[in-house]
Amino acid sequence: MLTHRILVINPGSTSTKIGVFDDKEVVFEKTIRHNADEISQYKRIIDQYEFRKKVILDELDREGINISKLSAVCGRGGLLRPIEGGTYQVNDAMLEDLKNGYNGEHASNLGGIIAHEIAQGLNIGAYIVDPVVVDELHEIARVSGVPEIPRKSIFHALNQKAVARRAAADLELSYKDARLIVTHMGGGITVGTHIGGRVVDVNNGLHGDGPFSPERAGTVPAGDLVSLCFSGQYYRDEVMKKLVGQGGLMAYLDTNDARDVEQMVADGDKKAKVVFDAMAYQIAKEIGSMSAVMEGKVDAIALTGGLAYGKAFVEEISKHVHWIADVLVYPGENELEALNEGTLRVLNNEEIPKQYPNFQE
Ligand SMILES: Nc1ncnc2c1ncn2[C@@H]1O[C@H](COP(=O)(O)OP(=O)(O)OP(=O)(O)O)[C@@H](O)[C@H]1O
Ligand SMILES: CCCC(=O)O
Repeated sequence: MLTHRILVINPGSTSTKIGVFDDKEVVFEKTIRHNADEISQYKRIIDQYEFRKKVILDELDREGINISKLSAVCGRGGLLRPIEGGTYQVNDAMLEDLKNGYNGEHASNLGGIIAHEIAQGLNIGAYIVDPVVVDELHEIARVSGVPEIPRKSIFHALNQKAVARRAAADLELSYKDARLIVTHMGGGITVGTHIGGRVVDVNNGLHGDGPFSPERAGTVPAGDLVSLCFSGQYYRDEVMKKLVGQGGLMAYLDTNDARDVEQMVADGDKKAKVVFDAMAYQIAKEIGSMSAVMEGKVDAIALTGGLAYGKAFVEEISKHVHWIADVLVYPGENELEALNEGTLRVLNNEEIPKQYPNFQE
């Protein structure tokens, strides 16, 4: 069978991860770090796209990778309008929303744009796979209690779906037949309920919902938050920072690195122990609530993301939830592989690429 060479691009806030794959085999993988000076000269994240594209092309050139041999380019999708999961062809409507930051600024907004820019010159397809706005929520899961503030689906869809497929395969089930609770534990934390190949409930990992995380506050007591907002002590941006960026471990322990916290605990720091255990406790509670969504019929709980490397942390969560179902652990994230696999499914005609709707029509 014909080999497909695919370039995948995952832009993060301080790095751009790239990979080149021949079918499923990785040929080249690199995390290109961007120092603060390089990034800070751009007012908006979106203004970085020329710079990041050049850095990627220079890196491929240095490696002797001839881009004219590529079959497709795929980028991590960003804060688009809510859409169902899958592989999407980059089209004009999507580019418009990515450039305007329809749902906000996020480094992943650059993925589809850079993929398009590179692919266009080569006359090949550009794709995104499972962006953070994948929205497959049950109608009932959208109801928050305040009609003006519906619950939103913003989560680590790419890694959640990839890990769910992997867990299903390990259980010898198809993804569509498996009932899984997938917990991504990175800088942000999201707990998703996967039923019938769809994520029917999940906490919004970006904007203050669910467990607290290394740098996000998660759900906080709403009344007290309102009082804080109107105390006259803080600007809007300062409160937002408390929720996203400076919340969670950062706020309590002044680090977002769980390995530092493990060391503090090992050194006998009592506050660090309480905070670290509380993060595990909140994750376990969220998993418990998702098991209720599933009426207790759960094939497995999958733990993934950087925090899943921490043995003691995983044990602390498992202690609370192992009675629900087996706990499977997939540390780290495989986002480059997931982007590649989503693109391959399309190139191998196993899946028809989805079209991002033109919401203006
Ligand atoms: N070996 C390890 N043991 C314990 N914790 C670890 C280990 N490696 C990474 N972590 C922790 O995982 C967290 C980061 O996870 P990850 O790299 O998945 O996040 P990210 O990619 O920056 O953010 P996100 O996953 O939300 O997009 C950090 O708190 C880090 O300290
Ligand atoms: C929750 C969406 C992905 C992220 O953490 O940035």
